[in-house]
Amino acid sequence: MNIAMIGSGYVGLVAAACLAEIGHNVICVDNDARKIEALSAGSEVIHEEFLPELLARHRGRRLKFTTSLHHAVRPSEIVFIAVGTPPCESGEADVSFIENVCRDIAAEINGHGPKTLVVKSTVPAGTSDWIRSVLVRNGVPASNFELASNPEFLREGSAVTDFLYPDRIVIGSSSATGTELLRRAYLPLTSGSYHGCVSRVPQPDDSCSPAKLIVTKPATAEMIKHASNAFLAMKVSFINAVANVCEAVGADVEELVQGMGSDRRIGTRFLKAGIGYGGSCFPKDVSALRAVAEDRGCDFQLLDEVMRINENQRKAFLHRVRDALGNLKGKRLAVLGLAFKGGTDDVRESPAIALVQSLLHEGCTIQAYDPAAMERAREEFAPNGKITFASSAYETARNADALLVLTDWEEFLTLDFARIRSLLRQPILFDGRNLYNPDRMQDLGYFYFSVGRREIAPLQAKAAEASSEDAA
Ligand SMILES: NC(=O)c1ccc[n+]([C@@H]2O[C@H](COP(=O)([O-])OP(=O)(O)OC[C@H]3O[C@@H](n4cnc5c(N)ncnc54)[C@H](O)[C@@H]3O)[C@@H](O)[C@H]2O)c1
Ligand SMILES: O=c1ccn([C@@H]2O[C@H](COP(=O)(O)OP(=O)(O)O[C@H]3O[C@H](CO)[C@@H](O)[C@H](O)[C@H]3O)[C@@H](O)[C@H]2O)c(=O)[nH]1
Repeated sequence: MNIAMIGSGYVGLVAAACLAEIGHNVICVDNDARKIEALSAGSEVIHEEFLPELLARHRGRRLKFTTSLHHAVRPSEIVFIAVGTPPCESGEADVSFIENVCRDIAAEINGHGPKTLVVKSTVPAGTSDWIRSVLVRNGVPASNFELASNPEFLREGSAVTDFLYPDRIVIGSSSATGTELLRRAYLPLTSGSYHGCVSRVPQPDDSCSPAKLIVTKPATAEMIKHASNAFLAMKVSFINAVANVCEAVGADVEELVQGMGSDRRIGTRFLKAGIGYGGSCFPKDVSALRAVAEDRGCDFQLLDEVMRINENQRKAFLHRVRDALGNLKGKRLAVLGLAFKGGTDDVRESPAIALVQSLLHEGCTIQAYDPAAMERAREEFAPNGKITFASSAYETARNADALLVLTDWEEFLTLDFARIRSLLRQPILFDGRNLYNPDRMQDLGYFYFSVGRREIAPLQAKAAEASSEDAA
């Protein structure tokens, strides 16, 4: 099939590369000429596992890049829209990028055969109907196009495998033709016949069965996306609130999750306590759903609480650092991780960036390292010499008063913490992602602070404390 993908960001680019991988001819459009130039030249524009391999395999063959909507839309049967829907100040989703695209598409579709427009961007319920009216207002007869909603559920960091091996594919459409076209487009994934160069990464509780196809009304499809993200964000806030109680009563949140998650109705996934959720999706989608509910007069204060807990989680971590170090002014801190999660270079709404901003504000100097996000992170900070970027995790630790781990990068799991201890001025480790085993950190001589678990002091420090208590 011939497909156009409008918007070549984290979603559009991954979706386009994967659609090419399952056999379609895809033309990717973006109005950012530098991005298109870089993509055409084979440069990496985002950090995402398996994406370079797919791009190298299909670029110039089944996958092409252009800034011209005209060239992409005219030969395509399906036109996906994957532009951003950032939050407005009110919390509502800003759908103006979609409106602009629809106006541009309107100029292209009359007289060039039937087109199916598919909204992949995350949008509030009711947006499909509004898009239809935008197109009609811009001179496209309703009989000239089909419209469908096809929300995307990929996660950054595992976007390619999430796309190729999804749990479900949701199609929201009121037209049989549009539904049938999308059903055919996704057939390799729903039939399990895709056996390309990217293999499935097994997950706990994974049935390994092909993607389930869910066909429904557009408004339901749009709600499925918002409700899924809000539910996942709620799980994260729930476990963070539980973690705080664990600390207060001397329980261990990691062991609790094993106990609680062994109930198959609950499961252990998305119950990792830490410094709160971030990224370009959860924060904006929770507030967008909240705004939809409020607009329709529906009580959904639960979502306010999800957001409040998330905000407080970050503040609580900052308090912990302040309490343990006594005073932050003039402290030199090493920070590992700036991306909003491991596996990506994306720093949008990153809790790590927000924490670093607060620490700088309190008068710390920061030495930071992230395996992929330093270039994007640099743009978030005014160049004032208070933050520097190191070339490795070990370089970050040199002469620092404490080390803070703020992103769950896999490579942070295997660092040599004996070496890091020898580089730090003081062996103090704040683990904002519960990556390490407290007993191991105690053996290595660290003062170790994590989330929802006991605080650890090195064995020698404990022994000294006990003997001074005995002497008293
Ligand atoms: N990032 C994710 O993990 C993820 C996952 C699922 C769904 N989503 C949703 O997908 C949508 C896109 O998210 P993203 O993270 O890919 O955003 P992004 O900002 O990375 O990419 C959007 C792209 O659209 C381009 N664009 C904007 N206006 C355009 C126009 N008129 N013509 C052509 N290109 C245009 C931008 O230049 C940009 O490259 C959002 O609605 C988001 O909520 C994102
Ligand atoms: O147990 C957990 C799981 C996640 N997080 C945090 O939650 C945020 C979001 O993580 P994740 O969901 O893995 O990444 P995203 O790429 O933002 O993906 C979410 O948002 C996308 C955009 O809508 C959806 O497509 C995905 O299904 C949805 O998981 C990150 O800051 C994580 O660190 C936790 O703190 N604890």
